[in-house]
Amino acid sequence: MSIEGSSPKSLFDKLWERHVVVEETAEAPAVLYIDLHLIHEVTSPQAFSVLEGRGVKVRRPDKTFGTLDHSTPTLPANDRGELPYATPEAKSQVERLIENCAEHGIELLNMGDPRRGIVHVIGPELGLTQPGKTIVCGDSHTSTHGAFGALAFGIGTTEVGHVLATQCVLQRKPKSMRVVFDGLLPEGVGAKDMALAMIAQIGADGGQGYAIEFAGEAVRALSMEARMTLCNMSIEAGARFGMIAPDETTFEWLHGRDYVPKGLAWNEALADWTDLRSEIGAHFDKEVHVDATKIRPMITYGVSPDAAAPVDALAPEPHSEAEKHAADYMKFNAGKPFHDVAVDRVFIGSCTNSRLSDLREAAAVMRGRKVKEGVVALIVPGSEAVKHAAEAEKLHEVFLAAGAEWREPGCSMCIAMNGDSGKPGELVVSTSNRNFIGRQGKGVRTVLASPATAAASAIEGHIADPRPYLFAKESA
Ligand SMILES: CC(C)[C@H](C(=O)O)[C@@H](O)C(=O)O
Ligand code: SF4
Repeated sequence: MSIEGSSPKSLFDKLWERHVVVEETAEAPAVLYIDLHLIHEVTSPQAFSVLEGRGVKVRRPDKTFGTLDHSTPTLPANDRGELPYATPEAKSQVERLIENCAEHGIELLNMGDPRRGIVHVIGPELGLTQPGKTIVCGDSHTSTHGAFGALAFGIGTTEVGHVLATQCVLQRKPKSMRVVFDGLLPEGVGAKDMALAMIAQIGADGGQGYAIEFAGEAVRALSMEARMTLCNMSIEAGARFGMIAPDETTFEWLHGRDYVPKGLAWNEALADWTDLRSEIGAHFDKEVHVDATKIRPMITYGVSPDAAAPVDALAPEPHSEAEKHAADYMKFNAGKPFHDVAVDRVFIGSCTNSRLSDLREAAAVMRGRKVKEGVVALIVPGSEAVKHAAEAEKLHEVFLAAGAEWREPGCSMCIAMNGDSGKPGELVVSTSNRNFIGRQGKGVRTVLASPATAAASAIEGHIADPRPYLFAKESA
């Protein structure tokens, strides 16, 4: 055993140690204390039912925070104020979360609340997400919050119940991996491209069993919103945890947000957060290097996020049975440029890419241009606050003038639980994070891409490289 302080610690070690209530043994996982429990309408109803069945109250309503996102319509209410829920189930999920939060004294961003939005967008936006916190949610993209130097991970519905009842979770410490992006990104390439390039390199299970820390020059240079995009996709490499050490970018972004400490408490928090970084010589079970200077705008061509390639490449020859099956489903012709693939629909949104910077990126491509005839383009801001900020900049006018649809915030076509979906056989270029078969509607073929690539594809009506648009000073 090492004497305390003698061996250099990683960010992950520090976050873990700060929250262990009971150490892990061969027989039992560690008990971790949870600082923030985010809940949404899909994975919480059953957990609340279990609590009710046992007559248990929520242990720390003040550390629990709810929002409505997955099943909520993105079209406005009708004249009678009724929201167009896709199904009775969707409506009932929403109603149950409203009831459960009221019953247990949990703050909820209800429909109509100007702060409501996708759980992984609103946490950071409100400053609930902070460096050094343990954050859980019954949702696999909880790693998004790791962008702030938090220990954030998705849990299952049973665990949601445990956390509601005890404010703790049982967890075995995963192995640690550092993914270092060497050098700086070329112009016109962003965090979504980094994420897809990394997943293509290590595989959709390459991070399984690991907590990833993203590091390197290209990561340091990313904006806070871009860091969230990168950490969001950790789970698509199989890693439940993804994190970035907080720095000036983080602190500046957080300063003044609703739930962030103010005054003297802010100075104290800063002093504490500054220590949250991996020390020189800290041990990682695995280290991966990605050459950031070589990354190009990326798209996926298969039905798993690691089937990703540069947008200006040729569709590859399928080899394994799984690849052949994916190629059949996607109907890409091996050896042909991705540019040849016609697009039916474009979705710009989701907890991966629905923040203001993402919408600005899409607007930069669409400004003064038209969505190709026959293509449906859906633009769904991640939160009411993003929507408001985008409208203040008149981005919605850019989208509407281009012929795109400007919707109400929510998960929308990322998972198609709210009725927003593609039609069988359609090809959708989507800024979301999963291209699984049927995720965006039965028979829908999903191509994952950045907001710029999705916007360029909407304009051209086929998979398109965004760089000519991003580099052009004036629209054509
Ligand atoms: C509905 C929810 C459980 C799910 C998740 O865990 O991630 C969803 O958000 C998704 O993106 O697939
Ligand atoms: S936007 Fe998509 S990935 Fe994110 S929480 Fe919603 S359904 Fe899950």
